[in-house]
Amino acid sequence: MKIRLDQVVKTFDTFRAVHGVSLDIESGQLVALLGPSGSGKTTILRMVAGLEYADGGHIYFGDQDATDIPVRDRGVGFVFQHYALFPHMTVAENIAFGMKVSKTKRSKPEIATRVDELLRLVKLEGLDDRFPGQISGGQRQRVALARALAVDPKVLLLDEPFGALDANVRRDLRRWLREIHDELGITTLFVTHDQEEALDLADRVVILDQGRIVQEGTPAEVCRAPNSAFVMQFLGDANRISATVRDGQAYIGETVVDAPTSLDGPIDIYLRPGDVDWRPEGDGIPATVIRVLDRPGGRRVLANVEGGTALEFDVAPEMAVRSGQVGKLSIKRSRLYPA
Ligand SMILES: Nc1ncnc2c1ncn2[C@@H]1O[C@H](COP(=O)(O)OP(=O)(O)OP(=O)(O)O)[C@@H](O)[C@H]1O
Repeated sequence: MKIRLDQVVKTFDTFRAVHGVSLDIESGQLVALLGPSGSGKTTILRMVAGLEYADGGHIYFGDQDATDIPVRDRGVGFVFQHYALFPHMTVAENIAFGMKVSKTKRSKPEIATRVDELLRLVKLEGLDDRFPGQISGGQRQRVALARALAVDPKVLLLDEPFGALDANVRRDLRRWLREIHDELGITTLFVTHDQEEALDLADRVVILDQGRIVQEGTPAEVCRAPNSAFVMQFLGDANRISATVRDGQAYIGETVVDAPTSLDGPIDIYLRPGDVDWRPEGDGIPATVIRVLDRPGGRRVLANVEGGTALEFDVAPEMAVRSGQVGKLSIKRSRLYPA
């Protein structure tokens, strides 16, 4: 089921939370709404669900204007971070709940068969008699997904479903959700403020700021070509160096580097940790090492460049670097934005 938002607006009292958002979600795609707290992600999701009215614009499910379709007739399944399971129902009863109250009547054996299928799908066979208090947080969210899938939704809406779980469990559930999505192909809208989660999971990422879409594209597109300093910074791991461009050359303190840009005057140079080369001596931007951080994937160095800007960059794990050392940085890749 394709979903289309056309100039959707939402105002709470006098505060406009969503400013004319237009978005196409193709049938079968998994799209992540990504943005900082308060950027309007949940409000957009709630309008798609029918839990909140749009004050302006239209939301289409396929060719049908969904504006006046009530929640229970929209064919959407939800999983929310705090959309708790019913504590006094077993796992199996929780999953069966939606089928029992649905307009589509199913016999008891039909419901039992479907519950078994879903338990297999979410890899929780054998836990059907447990109560939510007797399973882990990650397992509870898998039950919540099974419950959402039980009524064969045309659209799946997930609001920070793994938000309360620890990093390793989140990573596992992310992979698992992607596998389930690939198997079922349900159009899915996923809200998160976690960049890595959005980039790992989604076919397309929609980045929001203050109720507006600021960029959308595949994970590769938004990572390789962030269209603003905001997106560059929000996607994470961005270092910023202030510079001044004159005649195609950037002046960083006393150092001059080539700056192939049409910009002139004060600019910010943005770099990711893999975008610079470090050498103990030679040409380049002088930098003083403040700390060396050893991580499972390699070494990260925190250094100060001229003018006092702190910068983080990666070096090979075997590279000899120590605090206080002065070396030179050369820029391999960067993005330049007006300051
Ligand atoms: N019912 C409401 N009444 C008044 N203001 C609201 C209401 N719901 C949301 N808002 C405001 O609308 C803005 C967008 O909120 P929303 O929950 O959509 O953001 P979000 O991007 O999902 O944030 P978070 O990541 O913190 O959940 C916020 O400034 C919020 O305070």
